[in-house]
Amino acid sequence: MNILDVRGLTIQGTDRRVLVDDISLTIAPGERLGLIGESGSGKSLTALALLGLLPEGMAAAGSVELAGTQVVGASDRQLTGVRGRDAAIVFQEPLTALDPLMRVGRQVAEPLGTRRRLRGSALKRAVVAALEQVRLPEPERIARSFPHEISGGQRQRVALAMALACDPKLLIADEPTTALDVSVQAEMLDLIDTLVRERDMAVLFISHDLAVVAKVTDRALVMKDGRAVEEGDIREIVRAPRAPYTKALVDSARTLESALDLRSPR
Ligand SMILES: Nc1ncnc2c1ncn2[C@@H]1O[C@H](COP(=O)(O)OP(=O)(O)OP(=O)(O)O)[C@@H](O)[C@H]1O
Repeated sequence: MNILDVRGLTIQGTDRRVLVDDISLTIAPGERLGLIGESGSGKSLTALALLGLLPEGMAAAGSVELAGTQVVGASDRQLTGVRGRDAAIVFQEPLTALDPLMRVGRQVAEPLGTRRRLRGSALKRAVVAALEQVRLPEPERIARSFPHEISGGQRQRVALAMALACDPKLLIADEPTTALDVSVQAEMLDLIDTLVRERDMAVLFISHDLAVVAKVTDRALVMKDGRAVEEGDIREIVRAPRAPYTKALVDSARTLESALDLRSPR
């Protein structure tokens, strides 16, 4: 059975404008799917709809089956059961997931305490282990810090630790490296790649950057103006894009790459 089975997902904004139009996709256990498209193409709304997290007033229609639960039209109680356990999300901006007024350790402890029913020193050890897992140095110090006292890259690692805390079957990563300094982007990408591989976790990886998607996924769906324009094996897409929009994406990634190649000898 697929972890995720999306059929005809359509999302309307508060003004009834169709923002995501008839998207279908599936993700099998352990599979990695990339969602590529320019800003405003509907990638983030698609991701939010998978967990029933659309902004107030927006409406989803169609079918989103996540580990057997129908998310479209689900009650809050059903959604609470699905979030974290079946799928967890990492956002572009780590502060979205973090409470600025709460120490990092308490925030990581929350999902661990609820899902794994840990308390006291066992919970403390689990928090430190979760922070170590995302390769954070000095996990005890980080646990005692407030989000603003650590770097952006460290905050994104904390957000990843929280997302992985309940061992979800699917990790949704929405532009997880875009807000980070270029110097830490590659490290974050490697970390996600390693952690999901170790856990055999399925991934929906969202990015406007074809090179990033090609690094971490097997298959990709290309979106433009809320619609799917192409889907297939990521290597095939890069080698022989079919849709004109995908071709333009591949060409611009190549131009950038050759510009960088020209620079590298210096
Ligand atoms: N909260 C909102 N209220 C109204 N319109 C929204 C809201 N969020 C997104 N939209 C609109 O929905 C469309 C799709 O947005 P979405 O954020 O899903 O795109 P995206 O591909 O993820 O782009 P980005 O990479 O910039 O986040 C856009 O036209 C956007 O303006």
